[in-house]
Amino acid sequence: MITTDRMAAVDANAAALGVPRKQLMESSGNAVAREVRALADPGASVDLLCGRGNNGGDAFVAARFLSAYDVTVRLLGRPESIRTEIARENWAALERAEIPTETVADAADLALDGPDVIVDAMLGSGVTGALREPERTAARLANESDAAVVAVDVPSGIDADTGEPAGSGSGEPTGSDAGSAVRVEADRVVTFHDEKPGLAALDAEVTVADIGIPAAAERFTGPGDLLGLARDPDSHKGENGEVLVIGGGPYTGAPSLSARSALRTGADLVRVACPETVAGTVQGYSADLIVRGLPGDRVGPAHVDRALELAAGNDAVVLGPGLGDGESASEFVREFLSRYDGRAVVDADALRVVPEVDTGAELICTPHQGELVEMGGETADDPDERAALVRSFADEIGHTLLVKGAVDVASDGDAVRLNRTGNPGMTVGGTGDVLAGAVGALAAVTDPFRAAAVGAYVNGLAGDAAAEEMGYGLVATDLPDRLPEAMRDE
Ligand SMILES: NC(=O)C1=CN([C@@H]2O[C@H](COP(=O)(O)OP(=O)(O)OC[C@H]3O[C@@H](n4cnc5c(N)ncnc54)[C@H](O)[C@@H]3O)[C@@H](O)[C@H]2O)[C@H](O)CC1
Ligand SMILES: [K+]
Repeated sequence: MITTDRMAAVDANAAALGVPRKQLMESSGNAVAREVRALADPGASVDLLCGRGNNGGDAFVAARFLSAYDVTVRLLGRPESIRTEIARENWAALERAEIPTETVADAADLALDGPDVIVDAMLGSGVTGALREPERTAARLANESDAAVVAVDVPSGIDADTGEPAGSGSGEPTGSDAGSAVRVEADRVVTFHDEKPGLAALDAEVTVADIGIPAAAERFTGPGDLLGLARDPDSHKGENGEVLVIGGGPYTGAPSLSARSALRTGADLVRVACPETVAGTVQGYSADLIVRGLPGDRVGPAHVDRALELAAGNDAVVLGPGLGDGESASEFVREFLSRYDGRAVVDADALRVVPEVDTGAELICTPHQGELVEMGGETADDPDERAALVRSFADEIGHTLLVKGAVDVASDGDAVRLNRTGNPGMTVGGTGDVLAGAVGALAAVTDPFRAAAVGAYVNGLAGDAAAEEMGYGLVATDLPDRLPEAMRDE
């Protein structure tokens, strides 16, 4: 089962692995043609109703695989309105191959001459809102015809994630008479790569076609995992996340690295709660940080109320960098987590307490393999075995785990995602603090599992960029300023 958002990410990851979208379109179109051949004998008439996006593009390809049939490709719009290069190229190939095509500018011009099969390739995952003209009239004509209707990817007008008519639920009028949202009632659906959540509810026969997307496109993080995280152009200060780092004491660099990394990953405001004896040093690292001193030279149980008060004003907490492993720090972590119910990244010395604390918080624990074992988890050399062990331990503790290594493993106890970015130069001290800050900024704007996977991905990219310039002599402070480039999703 895959959602449309995740499908778009996997599609982009496939392209990054070297399987371009045009190749996927070719496979999709071929799968649609196979379905038509299973439905109708050679010589049957096939009308392909095509939209201006890649859903239509799939049918332009399918028409090429149906040379034994009497096909007519009907584009609902002008050829120059075809949205993507790969669809335009496939349309041009039809015209050069003299495969019968027709362009329909106005719904009134659309007349189906009783085809045996209709291929519904008007809209797929790109539908937004209730069907507009000419798709609306075309859908009605398809539903009124006696033809067998084969929908490409998802029946036009249906939201693939919900199975509901697109646009319903948004409160907008869905049809001339209320509630009569127009959508294609397909006999068959050929969907790509994996089942879509909304298709099971339809009374159509669904075929899931493998279109050659490698499993690695889902298993490993890639550029597609960044899609949709880009900043909303008209957002205001604070809407892109506010993060509180709780750390420092024996160390001052760690909380500063985490805080700077959170800012560079996109957080609008980052505060650092640290012992007041080191507050000046932490503030000295960067004017961009808002430092809140806690009395004394170590974070301890006496600071829990203040820390909870500060945490309440933030979207995510990063707990642990530079706290030290003293008893007072452990007492603080135990007490804080037992009362905190927000979202927190737990790293370094704070990790060992997690399995013994009953917390209402959503945690993202970022141990390396040694810390994982200290927490009670297990590790293995074989990547698949290691992934399975991380997944079951995440399920056992009820939190998201990001286990760092040459290949990082992220899991929320259900899904697992591996990250291959990064390099051995990143074994230098402090890169874990940078990672914790990046995950904290992401946890402020997306779900914990995605924050963990994407955090590992961009931290590794930043480390690779640093190694590009300075080899394995890179240091942790080289990473934060390379995170913005790593976060760009184009
Ligand atoms: N993701 C993959 O791995 C693959 C996907 N393929 C196919 O691509 C479509 C999605 O294509 P996309 O271009 O994103 O959008 P659509 O073609 O579905 O539709 C966009 C198109 O439709 C117009 N439009 C949007 N909403 C409406 C509406 N309510 N009424 C009328 N018109 C509407 C919009 O203006 C655009 O022109 C996916 O479903 C697959 O079929 C790949 O080819 C295979 C791999
Ligand atoms: K469709």
